[in-house]
Amino acid sequence: MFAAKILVERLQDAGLIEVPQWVPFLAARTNCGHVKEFEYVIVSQNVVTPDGTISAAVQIKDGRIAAVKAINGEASRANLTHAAFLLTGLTSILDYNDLVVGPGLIDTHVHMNQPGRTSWEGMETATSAAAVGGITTVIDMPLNSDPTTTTVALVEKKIGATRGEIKVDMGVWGGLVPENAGDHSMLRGMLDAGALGFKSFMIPSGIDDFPSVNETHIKAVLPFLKSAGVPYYLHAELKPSDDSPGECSGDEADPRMHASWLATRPPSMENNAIKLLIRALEENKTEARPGFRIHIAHLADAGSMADIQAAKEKGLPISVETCPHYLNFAAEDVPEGATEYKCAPPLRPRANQERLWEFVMDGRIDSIGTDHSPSPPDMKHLEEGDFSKAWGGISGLQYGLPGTWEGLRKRGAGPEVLTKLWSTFPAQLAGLQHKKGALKAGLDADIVVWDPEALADTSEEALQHRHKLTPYTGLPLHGRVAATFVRGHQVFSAAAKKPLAPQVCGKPVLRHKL
Ligand SMILES: NC(=O)N[C@H]1NC(=O)NC1=O
Ligand SMILES: [Zn+2]
Ligand SMILES: [Zn+2]
Repeated sequence: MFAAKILVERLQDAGLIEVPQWVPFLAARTNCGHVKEFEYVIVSQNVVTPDGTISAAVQIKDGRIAAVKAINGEASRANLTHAAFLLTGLTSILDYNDLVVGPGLIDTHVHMNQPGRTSWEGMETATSAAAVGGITTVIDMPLNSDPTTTTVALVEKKIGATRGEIKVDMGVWGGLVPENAGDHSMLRGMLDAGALGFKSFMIPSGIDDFPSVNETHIKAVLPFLKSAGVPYYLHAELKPSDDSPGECSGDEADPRMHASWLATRPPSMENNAIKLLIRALEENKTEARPGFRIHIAHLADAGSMADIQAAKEKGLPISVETCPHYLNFAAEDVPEGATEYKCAPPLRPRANQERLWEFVMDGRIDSIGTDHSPSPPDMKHLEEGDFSKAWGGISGLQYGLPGTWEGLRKRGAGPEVLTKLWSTFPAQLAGLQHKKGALKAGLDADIVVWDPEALADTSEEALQHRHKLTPYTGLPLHGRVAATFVRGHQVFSAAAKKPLAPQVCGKPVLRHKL
């Protein structure tokens, strides 16, 4: 074993291998994932800490970050392994040289489709994609599973379904629908069962078992949510009137053109919904416990940012998410019949996209989530290429990091910006900030190691989603994940023979256990 260590060091010194060196020592117990030690160190010149990106040794013990120790001085920077040993006294050291070491990503917007629709996706395939993509926690949306997550028993069922399935940690949002909106003891029970907060739709969701709420429901439930101190996530689109289709009618428009789909979901539908939510917040005078906020899901319309910003400036508890697909794909570029690009709200024109990027760069957009919403390929009706019939949802979970970094890098941002959008804020949103979302002592050792200068593998072969149909295939996106750690378990290592660890190392993240 010692000889192997020397050999690895020699090869590295000679510049023959770039892989991080793993110094193996026998351990009494074995850890889940590739790394068997319970106490070890990750070292790099680019560790993203709450105080900036520095050369540091991250000491990990029993799944938590025991310490983050800065490495100062040229000499120690040249030999990180040695510096890490001097700082920690530990010999189990993963030296990642100049790769970025940051907190794992928290994707608060994932449709896992389990239980009940595992032919669409499923916890095992989704969390495998997350692990490969550097996402260490996923939070499941309450719809697209069958049953939907709208009662105490169904929250318990969802959490029960994670057993033996999840490769990264997973939380659940409870579904807030007309049936339970007035039943505060049910909502309270769902939180006590582990839900991290609630999600509603303001427009038909595409899933009949998950009806949308109206203004009356929203106003009635706000006092409860405020007193509970939990977030309220909303799909914010409003139909112009109750009898309008809100979906592509396909009458005169050519259903093979994305423009036809786009025309049925104008920006005003987002803006009207956002205005309604702001009004509801303004009118409600109940004191809010920390943790409450309205979080606008997947903002596509940059024009709505003025209202959101004004509401924030008034001190209203509101925040906003966008998705990598709105940042990477513009309506004009969607090929005819390419329904893998269909989502709601729809991809909007390029000029709008550039404005969304401005808001990402200046911090007005608080978080990014994938809104991974896959379906079986036949539901995309690709042969006909019919946007009116196709399932609305983009499959992109595995590409959250490169799908964000590519644009950040082009605009001169550093990895700290990615961390804020994908780890710091999402942890706060879900109430996980004392457990996850930063590299600091005491928090879970949820870590992603990635190469900002290398292209991610966007080939179908590397894709872990159940179905391979995604608009990201073959896209040149920088940000290649080298390793992913969930509570200290190395669930993915690009340098390993089988990069994705076969073990199931994830755990449910429950509100009462935070
Ligand atoms: N039901 C569902 O997943 N809907 C999602 N898909 C999409 O494109 N937007 C959504 O809200
Ligand atoms: Zn939505
Ligand atoms: Zn969604």
